[in-house]
Amino acid sequence: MRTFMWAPTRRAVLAGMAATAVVLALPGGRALAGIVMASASAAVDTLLDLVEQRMAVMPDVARHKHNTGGAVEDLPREAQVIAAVTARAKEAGIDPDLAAAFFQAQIDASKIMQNSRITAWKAAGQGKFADVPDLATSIRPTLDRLTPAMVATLKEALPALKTADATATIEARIARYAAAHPDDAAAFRRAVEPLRVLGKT
Ligand SMILES: C=C(O[C@@H]1C=C(C(=O)O)C=C[C@H]1O)C(=O)O
Repeated sequence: MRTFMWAPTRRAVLAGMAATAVVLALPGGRALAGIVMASASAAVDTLLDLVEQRMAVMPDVARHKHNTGGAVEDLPREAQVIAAVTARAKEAGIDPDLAAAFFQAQIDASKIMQNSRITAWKAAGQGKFADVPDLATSIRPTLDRLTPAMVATLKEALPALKTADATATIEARIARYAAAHPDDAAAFRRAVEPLRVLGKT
């Protein structure tokens, strides 16, 4: 998994080289369409990286709630997250319902990850964890920093997401994630489902 950066990443440089190759290979208007699609398919990979990055925060959320006995589900917070996403999507000019559905899937994935951990810890009589970051002042701000990047990348990825190639890319990533994180495979599948079906519509 890569850490997301706005500065040109190795992936962006490679995407630029791929786009250049497409320009050289194709005449006129098809060249431009090729550039757009090459950068959109790089954005699909970046978006999947961001989904993994958001999910990687969830073990700390679970540890915090295990320590405090707080409920996994916090509906007012979920409403705040979805409201922020919807506002960003409108600003970016993409379908707010699609962006909201994508984020609802992130939230569902988060709850799957938290519930499975907390259930196992309770069964094992796990005590309190040391050195867990605070939910309100540390973890949620981290999640909130990922949100605008995810909406912007969703916008960039949309032309590619509507193709069968992207569906194959997403299915390959599901398999890769499941191999690396078998206990969280169902959560990842849930997180990417709204993206996976776009290529099939
Ligand atoms: C991650 C949390 O747990 C749940 C998942 C949320 C999310 O993925 O944004 C938001 C609220 C909770 O229902 C949290 O409480 O912050």
